[in-house]
Amino acid sequence: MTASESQGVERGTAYGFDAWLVTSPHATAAISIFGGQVLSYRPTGADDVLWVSPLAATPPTPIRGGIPVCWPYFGKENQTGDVPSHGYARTATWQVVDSEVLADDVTQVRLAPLGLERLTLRLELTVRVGATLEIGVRTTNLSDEPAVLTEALHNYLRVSDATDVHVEGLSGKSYEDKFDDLQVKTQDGDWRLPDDVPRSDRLYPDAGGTYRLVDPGRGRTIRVTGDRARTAVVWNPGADVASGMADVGPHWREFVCVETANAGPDLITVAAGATVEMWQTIALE
Ligand SMILES: O=P(O)(O)OC[C@H]1O[C@@H](O)[C@H](O)[C@@H](O)[C@@H]1O
Repeated sequence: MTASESQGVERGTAYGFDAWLVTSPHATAAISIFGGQVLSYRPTGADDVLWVSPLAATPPTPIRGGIPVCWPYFGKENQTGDVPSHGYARTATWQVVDSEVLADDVTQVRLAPLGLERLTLRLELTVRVGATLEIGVRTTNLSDEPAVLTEALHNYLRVSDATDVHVEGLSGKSYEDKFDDLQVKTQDGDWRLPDDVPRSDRLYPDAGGTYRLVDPGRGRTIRVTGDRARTAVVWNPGADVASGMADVGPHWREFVCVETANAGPDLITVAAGATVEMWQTIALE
């Protein structure tokens, strides 16, 4: 970065990880150099909206928390062979392309992963830190063939207790229940963790795009809005699954993921030479 480009961005650490620290008059944020994921977003006067596990492992294990970028595939969708879960972006080292201060004192940082030149898809991330947090995932297909893409912004939203919150905006939507052999079910009312077995791995195709995570314990609501993101995924592993995850363990109650994605049946076909974008906006209400 040149001096003028680095306005509002400096190197530091966040949750123990090397990061770019981003400031604006409205909020601070941190973006991890490993994974390029936003680790922290704090509107002025508020607690962090994002959660990073106190048990998060160190690189090359993906960081459990913040907003990992799942790209160029979600989970292991449409892949063959032994590929890493959620793609290559979240374990890449990233660089800042440029940064600038936009209107309304929003600080914008553009980033790209290093070492993924073997792919014919190119990825660029835009992070805008202001009264809201906006993240854009921009994919360009450099090949002369169409490419199929799945992707997600896999936010870990900090909550008082995952068993006490609910998510509005999904009622009546169909979902694939990944904890129940991908059975297709219908969301009956707001999303809540089930009482009997409190865990959720639900993929909602063709979802509405705006979701409200209502947290009475913290007295706050986190609004998540997807743009050009047809899918929603609501994930919390619950106690039993988390007990087998070294980087979650007893901390499973501290977050809920309300991911905006293009995944499951919502595949994106990127024409040869074309560019597509997906955005997520996070706001405190
Ligand atoms: O452990 P990972 O690879 O970070 O994935 C966490 C979860 O991410 C969610 O998005 C998936 O729907 C889950 O199936 C998965 O378990």
